[in-house]
Amino acid sequence: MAKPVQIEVWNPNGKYRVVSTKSMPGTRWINLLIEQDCRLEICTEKKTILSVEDILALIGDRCDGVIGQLTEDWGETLFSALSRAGGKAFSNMAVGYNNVDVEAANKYGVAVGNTPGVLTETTAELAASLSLAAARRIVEADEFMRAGKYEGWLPHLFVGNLLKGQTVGVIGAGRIGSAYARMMIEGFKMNLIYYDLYQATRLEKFVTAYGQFLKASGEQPVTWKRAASMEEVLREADVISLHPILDKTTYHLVNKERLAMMKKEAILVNCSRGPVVDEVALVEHLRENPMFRVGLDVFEDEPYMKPGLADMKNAVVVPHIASASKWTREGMATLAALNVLGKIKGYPVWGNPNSVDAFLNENSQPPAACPSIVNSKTLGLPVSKL
Ligand SMILES: NC(=O)C1=CN([C@@H]2O[C@H](COP(=O)(O)OP(=O)(O)OC[C@H]3O[C@@H](n4cnc5c(N)ncnc54)[C@H](O)[C@@H]3O)[C@@H](O)[C@H]2O)C=CC1
Ligand SMILES: O=C(O)C(=O)CO
Repeated sequence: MAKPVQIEVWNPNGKYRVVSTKSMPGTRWINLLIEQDCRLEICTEKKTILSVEDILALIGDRCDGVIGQLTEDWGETLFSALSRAGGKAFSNMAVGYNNVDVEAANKYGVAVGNTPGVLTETTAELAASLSLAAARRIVEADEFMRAGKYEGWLPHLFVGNLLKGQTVGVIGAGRIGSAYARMMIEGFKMNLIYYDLYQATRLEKFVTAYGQFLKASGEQPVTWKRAASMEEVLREADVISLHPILDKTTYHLVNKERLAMMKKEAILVNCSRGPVVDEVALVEHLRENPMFRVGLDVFEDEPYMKPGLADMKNAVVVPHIASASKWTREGMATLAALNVLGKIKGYPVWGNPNSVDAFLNENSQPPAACPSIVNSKTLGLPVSKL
């Protein structure tokens, strides 16, 4: 028997029962749901990560849809319970959905939503911040200052890497990887090498045009190269940022052998998912190569770090905050709520999940569509003609 969990209720007499496993930023998402006849129950339990049992208790006997979090294990148990409770909609408040067993959702006919686009720039900015923090040793220098160790300017004090003219490597040049690449190329005049299963045509065009602009101004043009293998990126780049999805093809993509291929003074940034990097091998590599640096937003055993990582001066670590800007987090909440609402209302699926701005405009009603449903084809859901 599942234990009861604490909730806060909005619009108690609403026709449709929607559960959010967490409180989320902003109020627009709440208003959009209650204006459309939803009774909204927000879990207010203090614990950070809810267990499957907690979520079963939240779903209860009747539930039309759930907004959940990337820390939760959405598999067979939860989708079968949601289906038994009459639910047909679930949305992660995240673009990544490696915590969701989409096949299980398909089996029970549950639509799975995610929140692409609204976090692209925010996440890329954090990857750029980690790249700079690692290159210029900002965290080490900050700790040094606060410890009262600064006695005056010195020629060798916290010497780091100049990015201008170096090569930035991107593995997974999708929405976020491409946005990060543009920031590093335009901001620091870096050359690009990338690896993806697909050609990043728009990114290539951007670098070509920017290179021509620099050349016309009498400056060294930037260049791009699509690598034939990931290893090529690892060997050639000075700063490498990881932005693929996490699936079985990207698990431990960066392992002991591949770390050994990287330049001794390279910088590795991970704002994708922790298991993309073999963190035990990474700690060993950091220990043996003090000039190699990393910037990590995500960890293999989140929220924990592998033993030894916290002691590494050449690692900058932050707690999975890459999408944490106010605009983005409020937008993620809106998209997740609209995915669930849209499915409950029988709306079609938005035609282009890469372009969700229409849902984020606070001054107008959102389109009558689900912004992004990852299993829409399998479930045969209609596509919006708007
Ligand atoms: N740290 C954080 O807070 C955040 C993390 N993320 C993570 O970033 C990921 C990417 O997000 P988006 O850029 O929006 O997704 P996207 O789908 O636009 O980009 C992912 C790219 O990875 C490529 N890819 C897939 N398998 C690959 C492989 N084996 N080798 C090389 N490339 C491969 C895809 O072709 C695609 O271009 C999400 O799935 C999520 O896990 C996203 C947002 C915030
Ligand atoms: O959206 C995601 O995938 C995240 O990791 C949180 O922003």
